[in-house]
Amino acid sequence: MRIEVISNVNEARADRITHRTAIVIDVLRATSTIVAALEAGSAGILPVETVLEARTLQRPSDLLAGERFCRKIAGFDLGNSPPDFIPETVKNRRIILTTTNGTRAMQKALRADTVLAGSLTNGSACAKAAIDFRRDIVLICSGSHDEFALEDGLCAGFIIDRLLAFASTNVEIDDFGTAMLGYYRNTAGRITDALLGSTTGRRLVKMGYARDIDHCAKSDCCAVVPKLQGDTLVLG
Ligand SMILES: O=C(O)[C@H](CS(=O)(=O)O)OP(=O)(O)O
Ligand SMILES: [Mg+2]
Repeated sequence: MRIEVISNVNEARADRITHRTAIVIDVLRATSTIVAALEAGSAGILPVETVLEARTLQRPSDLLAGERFCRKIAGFDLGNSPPDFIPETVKNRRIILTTTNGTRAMQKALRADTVLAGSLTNGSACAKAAIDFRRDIVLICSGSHDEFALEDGLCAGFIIDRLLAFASTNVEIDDFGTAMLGYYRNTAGRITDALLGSTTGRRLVKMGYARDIDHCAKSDCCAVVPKLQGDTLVLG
């Protein structure tokens, strides 16, 4: 099995994705939000790129969620803060989600055989599920504004660490993946500090979202694995 890591959405060429199991990673905050929403009982998450698409596709029972410049979009029900996705609000509701980076990365991943959403909060469960598809695996770090984001690389390293633990076949890792694995292993135990020190983390704290960082840093706090079925992420 080969494991490759794409450093940001801009690098997500089709030939690096087809015939593989793709794990889309956006620790701050889209994939952490998607995991939280499904754990809270959402019926599914439809990731879309634009605010207009979200509004156009909305059915009466749907919730609209997402951010621009980190803030909730005007008129939407929810922003992109994982702790806000609680059963009282989202249970049995489909959510249409649009965010700056994560939902774009999800669109790029559509060419993969299988698409999963990975975060620190579900890393081990996601690795276990990915292995079961018996394909090469590509980890797509969403990054931020077309550049690499440290928090996504850290999560890629974490998931590779778990893939190595669970795999029963030989595993080959590309150079960027090997670097991220080393970064994760040097950082284990100081995950929250790593997120707080990242560019996105600093931006989110400045804008008042420190509690989101605490949530997103909780490694393996849940076993939910979002999987794309058609155009919607559901429980895998
Ligand atoms: O809402 C977020 O955390 C980010 C916004 S930004 O990168 O800080 O502009 O969006 P995401 O798509 O979750 O990376
Ligand atoms: Mg992000």
